[in-house]
Amino acid sequence: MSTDLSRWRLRTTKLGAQRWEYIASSATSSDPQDACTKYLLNTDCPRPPAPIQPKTAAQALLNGATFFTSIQDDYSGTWPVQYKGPMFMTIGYVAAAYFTGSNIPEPVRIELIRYLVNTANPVDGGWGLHEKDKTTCFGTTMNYVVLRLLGLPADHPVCKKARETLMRIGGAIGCPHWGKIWLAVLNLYRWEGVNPAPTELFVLPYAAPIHPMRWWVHTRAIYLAAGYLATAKSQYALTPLLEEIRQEIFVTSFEQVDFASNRNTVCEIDLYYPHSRLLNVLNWFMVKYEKYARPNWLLKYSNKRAYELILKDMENTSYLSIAPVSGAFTAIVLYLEQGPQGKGFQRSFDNMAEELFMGPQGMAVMGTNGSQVWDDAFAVQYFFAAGIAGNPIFKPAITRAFRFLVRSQFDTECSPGSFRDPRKGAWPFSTKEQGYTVSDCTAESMKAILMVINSDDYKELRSEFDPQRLHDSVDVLLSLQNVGSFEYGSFASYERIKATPLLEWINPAEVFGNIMVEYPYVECTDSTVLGLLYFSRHDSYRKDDIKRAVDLAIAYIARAQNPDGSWYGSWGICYTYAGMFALEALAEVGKTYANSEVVRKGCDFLVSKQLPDGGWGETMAGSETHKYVSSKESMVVQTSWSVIGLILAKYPKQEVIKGGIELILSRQQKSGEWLYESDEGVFNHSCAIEYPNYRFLFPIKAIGLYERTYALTSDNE
Ligand SMILES: CC(C)=CCC[C@@H](C)[C@H]1CC[C@@]2(C)C3=C(CC[C@]12C)[C@@]1(C)CC[C@H](O)C(C)(C)[C@@H]1CC3
Repeated sequence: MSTDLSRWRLRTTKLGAQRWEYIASSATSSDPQDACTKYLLNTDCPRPPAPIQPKTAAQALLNGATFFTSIQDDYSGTWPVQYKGPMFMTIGYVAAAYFTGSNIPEPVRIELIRYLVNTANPVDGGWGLHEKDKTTCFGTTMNYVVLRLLGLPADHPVCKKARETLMRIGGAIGCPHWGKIWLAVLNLYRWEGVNPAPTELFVLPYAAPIHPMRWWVHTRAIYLAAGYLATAKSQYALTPLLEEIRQEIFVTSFEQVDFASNRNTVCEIDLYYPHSRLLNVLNWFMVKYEKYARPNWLLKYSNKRAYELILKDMENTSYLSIAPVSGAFTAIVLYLEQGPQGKGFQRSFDNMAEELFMGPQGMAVMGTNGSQVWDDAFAVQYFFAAGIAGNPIFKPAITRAFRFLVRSQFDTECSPGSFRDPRKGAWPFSTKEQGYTVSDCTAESMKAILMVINSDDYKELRSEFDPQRLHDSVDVLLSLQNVGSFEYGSFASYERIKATPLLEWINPAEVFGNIMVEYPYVECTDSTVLGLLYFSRHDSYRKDDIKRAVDLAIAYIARAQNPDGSWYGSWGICYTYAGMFALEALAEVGKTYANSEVVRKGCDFLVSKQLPDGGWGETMAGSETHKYVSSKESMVVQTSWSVIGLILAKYPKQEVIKGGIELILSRQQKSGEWLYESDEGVFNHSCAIEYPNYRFLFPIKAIGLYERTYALTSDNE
């Protein structure tokens, strides 16, 4: 079952929002599919042989860059991609639609099913936490329920196979907290079997060290809306379909399940972050409190407070929410509060369409509403780093990307009382409308814009951006540095660290580690150093503050290095990613292989991992186990990361670097493109996520730097 791929169109806005539309067959000739869409669907993307047969690295670079610019979405100036991997997002969209009686368009329904059918484990028919994961209870239960709600019959072979596996691993009772919440909301589980998520936490004074508004922004947003539902014990009315599903997902009949005594049951395959004793004790008390002591007025009062905070978050994120999990819970809360005609509810549900993305395997709900700003900031910078930004054939694409970044800078503050820090001047990861500052996205965007407006090749664009606007960016970046008692000098992801990591003791999610508070991230720290230093070369604003911040950050980067010379990467897989960023930041302050012990160790570590084929490759197992795990064969993206780090660190042995470059060139297709090889990204140590633009961005930078450093044109065939 599939739709006609030639009828899909990707509609974008100037602010980078992406929506897929299925047009009438009669409209296809007057509204042809563009190259970007064809590439994304892997249909008949025009792949003419590249203009030049690459004999040299310089020519390979031009071919790669030509292909990459040909798949830009010209209208928005972004490179849309199916930012997929996590397998626990689709349940949100489908459950929200079911709960609120909202329509899922037929082509979307078909393609959501097709994606799940295509990603089911070929052996046991289940799904994991992410697309390539082993089968887990969470993944299998959620996606089984999705398929059933989307109309696949229980006796369909895909459902049958998944159900058999689910039974073998103990049934839906082993779902982690979020899974239990989704099931309970759908009336497939009883609330007494779900650990509490009390909204009373949100009425505590902010001074309380465990106040949720001190938590990591994602966990806060998820528990704000999911907490509302858990506190109100909201549940959809039983339907005949739900009655059927109830009987399909447990090893006994639904009536025989002892929910109350299985609150803490988590399938052992799923369990990544077990409860602390403290959390179990707190949960025990909370259950008693909810049952016997919670006054009804307090329940109403704290949920009212939660709703107020949700409304503020909706205002700050143009009704998108920070990411799909919180977005789906939020849409249900808005429906309960406002009813089906509620404008807020309708807007939030409608916006979930921005998270749906088509690809060759079908439609996935992505990790966020895209990676637009992040990818554009890299694209602009790396064309400069590679020395090809001034080439007239690339100028239109770089100009469009620059303009997108200019449009995407925050120019308003969040609604007062939403516990959000100043954001004016900062940039998000995906779109301006999503509204959340990210430290490294701000720094990388700032650097990209400065490169353009300081380039003689782009003189005509100077008037489009007043560099004064970067003063706000610098203010935000400086305010993000952790200078309190936690992790001195480092930068975290969205905010500075606002509460102790001891809060991890009450992490209720079971499948993710390090989600309760912000943590120091070496990559975020590196990017911020790069952005701030680049800025202070062009502008004297807060020069001393920047100098101090950079010194502290550099000291943090050195401290964060492991004894073997590596750095653990939290957002890319894994040590090669963090190594590249750290070495670049250190190089930026003049630390190289020749003069710095830290850099020397960092390089030697990377070099020790080079594979016989000349490149590098790492797998997700490294992110999970915190040990370097090499893939058998090298991969283009990790090879590029290592090569970039080594070149910038001025690693003395050119043959090592040349080996990496040759690997990258050998994987380039005739068209100039590089193909998908493996997951590039990760989050919370356990979930892999794809960054499809990385296989263009980093090779372009690596080859370009190589060319510029060694100034070879014909020697490196
Ligand atoms: C476990 C939870 C809360 C699941 C929801 C998924 C989100 C938390 C993930 C999906 C994409 C994600 C990995 C992302 C990030 C944070 C967590 C996200 C949003 C950030 C912004 C953190 C900072 C990083 O340097 C970088 C910019 C690369 C990433 C981008 C994607």
